[in-house]
Amino acid sequence: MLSDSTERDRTIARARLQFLTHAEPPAQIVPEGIRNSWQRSKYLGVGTDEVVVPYQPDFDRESRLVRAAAPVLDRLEQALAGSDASVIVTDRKGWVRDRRVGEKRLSTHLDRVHLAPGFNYAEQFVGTNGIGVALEERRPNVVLGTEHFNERLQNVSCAAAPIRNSVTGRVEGAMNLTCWNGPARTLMAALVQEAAGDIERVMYEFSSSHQRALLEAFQQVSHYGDRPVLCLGQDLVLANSAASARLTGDDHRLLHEAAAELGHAPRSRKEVQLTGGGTVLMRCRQVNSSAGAAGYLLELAFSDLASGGHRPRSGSRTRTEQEASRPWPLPGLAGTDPAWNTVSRTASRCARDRTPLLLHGEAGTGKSALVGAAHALTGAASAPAVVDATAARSTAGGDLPTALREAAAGAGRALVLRNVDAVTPEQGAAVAEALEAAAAQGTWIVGTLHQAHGVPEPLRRCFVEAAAVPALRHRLADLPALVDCLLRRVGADIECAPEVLPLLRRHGWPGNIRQLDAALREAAAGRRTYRIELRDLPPSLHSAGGRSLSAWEASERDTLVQALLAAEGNKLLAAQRLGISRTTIYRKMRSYGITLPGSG
Ligand SMILES: Nc1ncnc2c1ncn2[C@@H]1O[C@H](COP(=O)(O)OP(=O)(O)OP(=O)(O)O)[C@@H](O)[C@H]1O
Repeated sequence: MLSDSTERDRTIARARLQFLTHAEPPAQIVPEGIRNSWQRSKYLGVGTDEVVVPYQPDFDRESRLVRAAAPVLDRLEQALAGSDASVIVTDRKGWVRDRRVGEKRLSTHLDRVHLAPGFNYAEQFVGTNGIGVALEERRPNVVLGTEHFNERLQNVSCAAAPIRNSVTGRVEGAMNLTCWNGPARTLMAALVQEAAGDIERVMYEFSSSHQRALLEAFQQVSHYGDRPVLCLGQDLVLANSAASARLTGDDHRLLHEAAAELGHAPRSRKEVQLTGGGTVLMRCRQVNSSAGAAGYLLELAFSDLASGGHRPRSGSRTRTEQEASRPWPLPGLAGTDPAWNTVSRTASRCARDRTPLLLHGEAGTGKSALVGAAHALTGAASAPAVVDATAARSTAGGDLPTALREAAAGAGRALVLRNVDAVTPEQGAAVAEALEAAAAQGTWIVGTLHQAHGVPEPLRRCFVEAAAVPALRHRLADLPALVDCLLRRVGADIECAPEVLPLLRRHGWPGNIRQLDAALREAAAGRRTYRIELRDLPPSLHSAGGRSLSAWEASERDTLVQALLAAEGNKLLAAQRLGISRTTIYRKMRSYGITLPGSG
C-alpha cells in the first residue's frame, strides 16, 4: 500500500519484499540502519501486515518524563496545529506516554495503528519504526514510508531521537515525529532532535530543583547528632558516615523500593532486611521540590542499635571479626563477604608458607579458582596442576598416585587434588604417599571436596589446615561484584539492566558461581541490546524451582516464561498468544513458582 510513490519508495519496497521472502536486502539500496532493524524484526518474528502491540492503559501520568515533555509538546502542538504531523513521546521501553496530532485524519490513522498513549511501539512488537530504532540503537534516526517493517505504517514517515538524562547519559525515552509521506519529511530529523534536547533540559531543571530540596532536607536532619541518615533521589544518594559505613549500593536500592512502597504516608516506619544479613528500621519522609516529589529522607536504626543492644566498638571486636571484615583482594576474583575474606586470607597464607590445605564447599563455589589466585599471589609463574580423583576413578586403569606424581614437579608448584572424597580405600595409602612426596619437594598441596567430613582416613594426615568456601546464596551481598567480574570475562562493555540483579538475588544458586557464570554467558550470548535484560536470562531463573521438573515440565515452564517476558508480564496477552485461558496461566505460574517482575 504505497501512498507516496516516489521512485525511491518503490525501490525500497521491492527490496523489502525480496528480503522478507528470502534474500539479504541489497546494501547499496537500503540504508544500513534500516537493514539492521529489518534483520532484527525478521529474527524476532514481528508481523508485517497487522499491528499487534501490548496495551497498558494504567500508567503514571505524573512521571518525570511525562511532566518534562508536556511543555515541549504543548509548544509543538500549537506550532503544528492544522498540519499533517504528530509528536509523540515514549518511555525507554517504547510505551507511548503522550501524543499530540495536528489534524483529524492523521489522528484517526494513528489510532488505527495503535500509535497512541498506553500502547508499546518498541521494535520487538512493531518492527522497524522511528521509536523502535531510536531506543534499540540509542541514536536519532528517520524511517521513511516503505522502510517501515509493517505495511500498515508505510504511508507515514517518522523521525525519532532518544531522550537522555543529561547527567547520567541514560536513555529515558524517545521523542518521535510522524507525518504523512511528503517532501518535508527530511526536515523532521532536525526538529525532533531539538525537541528531545528541550525535554532533556526540562528534566535537568527538575533534577536540579529535586537535588536542592534533597540536600536541604538532608542537611537539616544530619546536622544534629550522628544517627545514620540517608537521602535517596532518582539520580542522587546522600548519606552521612554513620549510614554509608553500613550500607551497600544494593541496600540503597532495597531501601528506595521500601520507601516507594510507603509512598506519601508521613513519617512512616518500616523494617528492611539488608543484603549483608542484618535489618534496619527506617523512618521515612517524602521530600518535595517545586517540581514535584524529589525523593525520600530516611532516618535509620540498624538492628543491633534498634534492639537496644550495643554494637561493640571496633576496639572490642575480636581480631578474627576485624580481619573478616577487611577485604582480601585476590587477582581475577571478586567478593568482600566476611567468610570469603577469611578463606581468601587463609589460602593466601597457606600458599605463601606451602601449608597443605583442605578446602571444602559446595560445587562451583570457587575452591579451585581460590587456589589459583592465592598461588598467583606468591609470584608463581605457572598455574596449579589439578588432578581430579573422580576422573581418575572413571578412567579404565586410571592410576591416581601416578597422575599425582607426574603432576607435582617440584618447588614453586601447586597441586590440587579435586574431589578428595572420591579416592577409594584401595588407593588411599598410595595417594597419601604421593601427596607427601610432593609436599616434601616444596609443592603446595591442596585438596578440595564438598563436605569436610568426606576425607578418607589415610589422607587426613596430608592436610594441615582446613577452610570452608561459602555458598553463593550465603554471600549474596557479593552478587553485584561477582556479576561485574564474570561479565568482564565475557566482554568489556556488557552490563546488566537494573532489574536483573534483584532477580538474580532471589535465585537459590545450587550450582553457585559456576551456575551464575553459565547463566550470564548464556544471557550475554543471546542478548538483543547492548546490555542484559530480564528476557535474556535463562527461563529457569524466573521460577522458584522448589521441585525437580521432568523434561516436559521444564520445557513448558520455559515457554511460559518466554511468553510472559515477551508480553512484558501481561498475563492476559501471554495467555492469548499461547492459546490458553487466563486461569490456566495463573495456575501454571503458581505451580512452577514463576515470579516475573510486573507479573506477580
Ligand atoms: N570469587 C570469584 N570471583 C569470580 N569468579 C569466581 C569466583 N569464585 C569462583 N569463580 C568462578 O566460578 C567458576 C567455578 O569455580 P571453581 O571451578 O573454582 O569451583 P569449585 O568450587 O572448585 O568447583 P568444584 O567443587 O566443582 O570443583 C569458575 O569459572 C571460577 O572462575
